[in-house]
Amino acid sequence: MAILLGSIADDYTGASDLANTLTKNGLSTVQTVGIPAPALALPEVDAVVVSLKIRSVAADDAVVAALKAEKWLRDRGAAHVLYKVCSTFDSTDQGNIGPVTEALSEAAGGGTVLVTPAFPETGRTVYLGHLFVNGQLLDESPLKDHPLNPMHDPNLVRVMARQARGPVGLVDLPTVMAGPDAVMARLTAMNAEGVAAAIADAVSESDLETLGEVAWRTALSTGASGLGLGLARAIARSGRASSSGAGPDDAIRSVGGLAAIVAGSCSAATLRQIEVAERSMPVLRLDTERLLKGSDEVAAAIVWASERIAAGPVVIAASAAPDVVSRLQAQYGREASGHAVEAATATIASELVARGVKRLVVAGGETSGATVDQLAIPAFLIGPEIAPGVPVLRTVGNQQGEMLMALKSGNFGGEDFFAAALAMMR
Ligand SMILES: Nc1ncnc2c1ncn2[C@@H]1O[C@H](COP(=O)(O)OP(=O)(O)O)[C@@H](O)[C@H]1O
Ligand SMILES: O=C(O)[C@@H](O)C(=O)COP(=O)(O)O
Repeated sequence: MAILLGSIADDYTGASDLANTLTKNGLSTVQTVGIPAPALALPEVDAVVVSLKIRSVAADDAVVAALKAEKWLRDRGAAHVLYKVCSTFDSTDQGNIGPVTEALSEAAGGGTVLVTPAFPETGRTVYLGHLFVNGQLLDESPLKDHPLNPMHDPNLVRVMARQARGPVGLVDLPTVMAGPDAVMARLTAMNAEGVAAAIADAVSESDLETLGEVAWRTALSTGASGLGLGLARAIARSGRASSSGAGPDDAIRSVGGLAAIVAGSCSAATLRQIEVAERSMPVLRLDTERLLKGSDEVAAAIVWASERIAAGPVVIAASAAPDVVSRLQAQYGREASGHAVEAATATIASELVARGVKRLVVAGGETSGATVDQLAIPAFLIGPEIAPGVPVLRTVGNQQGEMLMALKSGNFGGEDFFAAALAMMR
């Protein structure tokens, strides 16, 4: 398999978001879960997005996993590797965006790495290094309450500088608006000053096209789907993209079976989507307090779902409002409670699949990671978009047989997302 563009995504929903953007902008793309086994049959594609679950692990572990993926992608011809991070820059002062970017840069021969999480289609814009989410500064947006990576500083130059070993610079909007050569000149000047990475402003798709053009001239960049859009369009313009590979229509051939939704995201958008789903389908809200005390909450949820699912889709949600999550975290610890809830939602999802679910929507990045790992799904073909950043996925190479899935980033999707997703998954 020879590819043009490689990507390493720091979580699985982020990977499907990027794969969706690359597909929509002219690159045939496949999403793998980790580095695929040599025997896995994958279509010939322009781009591979390797999904890792490294957003919230120790920085050293994230670096090791990312470097292995980088080598795999380069060995298959990737001229450029995009490290896909969250469009809300989810991370802590201990990492992992800085350490992984610097390690990948060293592996690619150095240089100032272009970094931008801007993704205007989903309301993420960067101006003078400050990240806005739907018009609100990052630290005033719902991301301030994220269960694992609460974001309290909107200045990404500062955020990344706290994580990185080398200095972090800024490519400001006037420079971006002046075009690719101006941006390239700025990066070259910063490189001479020893700047490890530069946050780039972008408020529109035309800014992203400029940044994509520049990134395509280099070996490595770090960003969200917006930068993927820029890169895909630059590659398509160069005439090198093929039109082969599995297309969206093929990816959504009907699979039949039962349908379910499992939610572990506590993001504002997901909380609203669960509320709206309650009007049209049975919804079970897990009692996470009981769950963490070690009661039979998981077994009870499986029984509850088994009694209803033959009649139509069901929703099982751990998701709770920020005050409830904080209380639980104060008692059991942030990581311990997160992992325990992820393990519970993953077990519920896989038990439902064992009972005949073939169409599965999972809400939440870490939640999706735990579920996909438990189901041991090696890869996905990319189907049509349900909402910006969320495609229908068709599983490849898993033991349960072909399934249709959607891995929804917590903050993505309109309020009727769950019904809209199931309407596209037959
Ligand atoms: N009621 C709850 N109390 C504490 N943590 C929870 C609760 N519900 C879900 N979680 C945890 O919150 C985290 C949500 O992260 P994630 O799944 O990545 O969602 P998002 O995509 O919104 O970031 C997961 O670790 C999940 O297990
Ligand atoms: O870039 C994005 O916003 C998404 O692709 C993403 O990574 C979101 O993370 P989760 O909300 O944790 O899924």
